[in-house]
Amino acid sequence: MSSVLRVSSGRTSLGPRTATTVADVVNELRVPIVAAPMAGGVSTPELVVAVGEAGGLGFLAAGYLSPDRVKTEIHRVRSLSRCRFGVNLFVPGEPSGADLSAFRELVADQGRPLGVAPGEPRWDDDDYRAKLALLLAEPVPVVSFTFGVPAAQDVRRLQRVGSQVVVTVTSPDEARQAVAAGTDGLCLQGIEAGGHRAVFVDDGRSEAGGPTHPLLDLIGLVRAQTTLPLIAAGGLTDGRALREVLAAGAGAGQFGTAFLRSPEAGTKTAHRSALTQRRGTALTRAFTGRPARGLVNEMMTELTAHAPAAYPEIHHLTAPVRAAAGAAEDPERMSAWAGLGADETRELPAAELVAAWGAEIGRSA
Ligand SMILES: Cc1cc2nc3c(=O)[nH]c(=O)nc-3n(C[C@H](O)[C@H](O)[C@H](O)COP(=O)(O)O)c2cc1C
Repeated sequence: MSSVLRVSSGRTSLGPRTATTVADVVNELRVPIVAAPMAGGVSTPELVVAVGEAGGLGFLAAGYLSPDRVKTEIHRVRSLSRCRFGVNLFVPGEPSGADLSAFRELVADQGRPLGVAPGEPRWDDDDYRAKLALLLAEPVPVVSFTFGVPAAQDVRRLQRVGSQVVVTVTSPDEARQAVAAGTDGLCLQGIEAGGHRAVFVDDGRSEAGGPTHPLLDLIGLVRAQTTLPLIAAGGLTDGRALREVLAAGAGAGQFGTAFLRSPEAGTKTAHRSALTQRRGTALTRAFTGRPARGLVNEMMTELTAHAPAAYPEIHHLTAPVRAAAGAAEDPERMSAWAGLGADETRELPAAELVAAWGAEIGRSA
């Protein structure tokens, strides 16, 4: 790992373990394991703390949460532990301008058995500026960005208050843009990953939204162009997979799906049981208007071919249906995000998972 991630700030507000120099968070992990930010209530403060106390790095997922709720979650983490952690933000894109009237009818058909109507397909920026302002006022050790590259000025502001900035990328070109914006590290997301593809621009060309890279290829391509610390995400299920990404040049592996059945995760009951049903995964825009990998179900199968690139308009359009499905424990109409490692998930406390993967690579907390 490079020491480029080291940032001197002179601040002392990040807690006792950061002192006056903000240390290289990734280099100092006792086990090179990151718990992915997982929106929709999956990444609870309890999961973040369990992973952080076990020697890894947990992330809160600020996407879709109000700034007040993000603040509450940050305070909850701090009330439970002095461990380091990160917060993930969604970078807003542009309104799609897509005509969603025909797609709306298909969503209405999905809602009928659950007794709910589609939501309003509105565009919003997810309160991005307000969440950034919160993180400037209450700095956390790491801030990661998904769906785009933050403005260089915002990267500098976060660094000035002592945070390290990570940008999630899916291609060498996106990595170049993130480096140009001054990021301290990159999260590389391979096509294997569960949840949304982090593509900066969903050009609508293919289901996957443009060129797609398996994780190991992506690490090789990006490692050749930068010395920045790399966090590798996508399809990691165990210590063997972690060892492979470390050998390829990553400094840490980011696990998402593999934590979904941990008791500390906020994963819904129907999502947990669907993970045990060997449904397979696929990429779809059907639930949110952006390509994302999830467990195959009826709603995905019916809508995928009809869903245009329109995020977050489709997210808001399908939200009531997905919420009702979650409440009714109906696995056929929820966005049950999961990566290619879906069949390997284990119902174990997060600390045990981290310890097991760490032991497999000869690193223990
Ligand atoms: C349920 C779920 C929710 C996710 N939410 C987010 C998110 O809010 N922000 C983000 O950057 N990535 C999100 N991701 C993607 C993860 O950061 C990571 O790239 C992915 O989980 C890695 O692949 P894996 O799931 O195969 O381990 C999510 C993934 C899952 C499975």
